[in-house]
Amino acid sequence: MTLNFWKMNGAGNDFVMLDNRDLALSLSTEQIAQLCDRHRGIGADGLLCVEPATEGGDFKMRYYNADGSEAEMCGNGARCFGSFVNRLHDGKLTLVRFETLAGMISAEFEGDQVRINMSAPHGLKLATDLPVAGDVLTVHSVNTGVPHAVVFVEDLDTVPVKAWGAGLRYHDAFKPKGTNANFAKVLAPGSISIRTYERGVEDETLACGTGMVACALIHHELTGAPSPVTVLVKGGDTLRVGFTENPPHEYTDVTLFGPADFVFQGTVTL
Ligand SMILES: N[C@H](CCC[C@H](N)C(=O)O)C(=O)O
Repeated sequence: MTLNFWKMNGAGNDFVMLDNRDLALSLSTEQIAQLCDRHRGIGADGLLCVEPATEGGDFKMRYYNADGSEAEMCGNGARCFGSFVNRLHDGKLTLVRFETLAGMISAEFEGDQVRINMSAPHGLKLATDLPVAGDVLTVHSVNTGVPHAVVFVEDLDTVPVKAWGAGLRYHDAFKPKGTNANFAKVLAPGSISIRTYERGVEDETLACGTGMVACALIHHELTGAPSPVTVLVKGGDTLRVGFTENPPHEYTDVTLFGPADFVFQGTVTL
């Protein structure tokens, strides 16, 4: 089987993009993992497929992590998905709505920047002390399309991201599906920096869109910082998270604004 693909990245979170509007492709978990393998394949944090809509959107977005597991949503991937679909339509789209397992998402375009309207966050829980890798961490959590644990720290450079990240990823508190793990530092009111250990990548990534949203909302919960919150990620990009809180502790109009870059196009034979 020969596949035409694009390689894209959203703030350093990188993806293989496939056009499967004709549903001719049916890749196994192993094949997806092979394509994402950084030594034996193209290399990516995840893979996104464009499929025909079935629930009133313009398209359906399928997202798979590097280990081949399907996830409900991917914030950086959604920006890339929107740009990819726009490229498939010669750049003529101004807004595209797409179905995900987390609900309907929409993308609007401003140059090479994309604004994603996220699904409604749920399951917000603040300040639980949990034993993690021999330490006790104060952990917040929220589902922003996928589950996220958030820990605020004083120094991001010395955080044991792999040890604490894996400890939270598989923690009993987040069973059975597990969680992504984010470590955040307040730079100033309304400005944070984060590092993320991603479920399904099983490692730190250069950025995590749903993680940025989770950290921004919890920063607002803890400090009252108004919308938008800016988020500096490991890869060096700064993105913006917008939201409306109404009623208290419930969020609508949640948006993520940032880059979506095409890197190269290719064919691969499996
Ligand atoms: N690894 C995540 C999905 C991708 C999230 C991340 N890449 C983003 O940009 O939101 C999970 O399995 O929950």
